[in-house]
Amino acid sequence: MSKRGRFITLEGGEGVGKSTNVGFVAECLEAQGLEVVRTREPGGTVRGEAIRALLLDPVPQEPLHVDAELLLMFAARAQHLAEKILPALARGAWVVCDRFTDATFAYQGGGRGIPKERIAVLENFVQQGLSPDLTLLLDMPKEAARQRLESRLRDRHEQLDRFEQEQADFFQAVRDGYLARAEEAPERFAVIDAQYTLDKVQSQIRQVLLTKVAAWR
Ligand SMILES: Nc1ncnc2c1ncn2[C@@H]1O[C@H](COP(=O)(O)OP(=O)(O)OP(=O)(O)O)[C@@H](O)[C@H]1O
Ligand SMILES: Cc1cn([C@H]2C[C@H](O)[C@@H](COP(=O)(O)O)O2)c(=O)[nH]c1=O
Repeated sequence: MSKRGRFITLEGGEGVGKSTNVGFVAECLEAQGLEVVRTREPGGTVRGEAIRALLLDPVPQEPLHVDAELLLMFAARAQHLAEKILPALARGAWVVCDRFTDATFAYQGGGRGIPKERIAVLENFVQQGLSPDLTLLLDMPKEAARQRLESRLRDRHEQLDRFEQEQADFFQAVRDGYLARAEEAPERFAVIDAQYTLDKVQSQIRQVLLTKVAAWR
């Protein structure tokens, strides 16, 4: 029987550099001869991307209830797992995903205040024991991350989405939520200091990946 692939997630607040580094992680793994599937949450499938559009809509017709927001995140995740993540892992591919369930604990838990026990019920229901093998948490002060985000939005002529419109205390709670998750599972998390130049950030990431790939082979 062929070996199951590995599941790697990138996490962190808005603008810390996750999307930039998903590509870098994929390239590092491909250079090791591995098949890599790159994806993101919410999204990653046609139905998941439709749910993402609902969740991120910057001008919603009516407020989205926090429980509805939570359930939509897991609805997109259920589809993503069934259609993309689990089949890829089963055939031996490595999956590199921009955000996963740690984001739910940080945003819906830390940011929105939903008790983590309620989130854990859905996590167990949808994931049935699956969790990432490695989570790269890109961490930096929220003010500097916000500057990066705003400069990207300016360059690309994009507007703030529904989450990006939140206030500073929401983003602090998200950051605290992520750091608490990392403390609870230090064997799975690698916390990357994301405030440095891209070269320095990527050299931290490369080091973690090389160590993990060697250990897993
Ligand atoms: N280490 C870095 N130093 C300086 N700029 C960076 C660094 N990493 C990424 N950037 C830039 O910061 C901006 C935000 O990066 P990116 O879009 O990858 O963040 P993100 O975490 O995916 O954001 P979001 O959560 O909003 O999707 C981009 O313009 C990117 O080019
Ligand atoms: C998976 C997941 C995501 N979110 C939020 C976090 C971001 O604001 C958006 C996704 O957009 P980005 O381009 O990746 O920044 O969705 C969330 O609140 N909960 C989740 O589980």
